[in-house]
Amino acid sequence: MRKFEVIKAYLDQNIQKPKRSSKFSAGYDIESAEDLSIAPGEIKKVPTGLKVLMPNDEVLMIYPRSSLGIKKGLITSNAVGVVDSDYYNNLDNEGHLMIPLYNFSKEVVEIKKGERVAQGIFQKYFLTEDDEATEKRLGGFGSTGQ
Ligand SMILES: O=c1ccn([C@H]2C[C@H](O)[C@@H](COP(=O)(O)OP(=O)(O)OP(=O)(O)O)O2)c(=O)[nH]1
Repeated sequence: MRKFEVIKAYLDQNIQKPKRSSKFSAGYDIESAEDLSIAPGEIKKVPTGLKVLMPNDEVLMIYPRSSLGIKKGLITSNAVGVVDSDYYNNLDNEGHLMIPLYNFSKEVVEIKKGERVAQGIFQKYFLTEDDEATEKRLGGFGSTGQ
């Protein structure tokens, strides 16, 4: 099972599920769920209104779209986002996917609801032979406001 779902608070907000732009595109383009502006030098977490369900041996990597840095003067402030399968439905924020963007330009940059800001790529990951992790995730990145 692998799918994007709209989180409860955004169910009536006409959120579009991420789509790939062509048959062999690797990335699912992810849209902003809100209009917002980012001041020069500011970092803002862009809400997506989405959560992602995937098998436990997979991870969703979130990369910037190429146009973000070239046309808009924005980069993902964490470089690449790592979305763990146990982030889904966490008790803090339901697994809300957030895209942290940094405005490295000298002007205020506007993001419109529905604008594609990043792309998510599903991957498998591997464990070391002596791995003993058993903790349960409670929340994580994006769980505290903007
Ligand atoms: O761009 C991102 C990166 C992460 N996350 C969510 C999903 C991920 O599962 C969670 C925790 O991310 P990460 O493990 O990178 O953060 P951390 O700072 O290491 O916190 P933790 O101790 O919760 O692992 O935050 C996002 O929504 N967007």
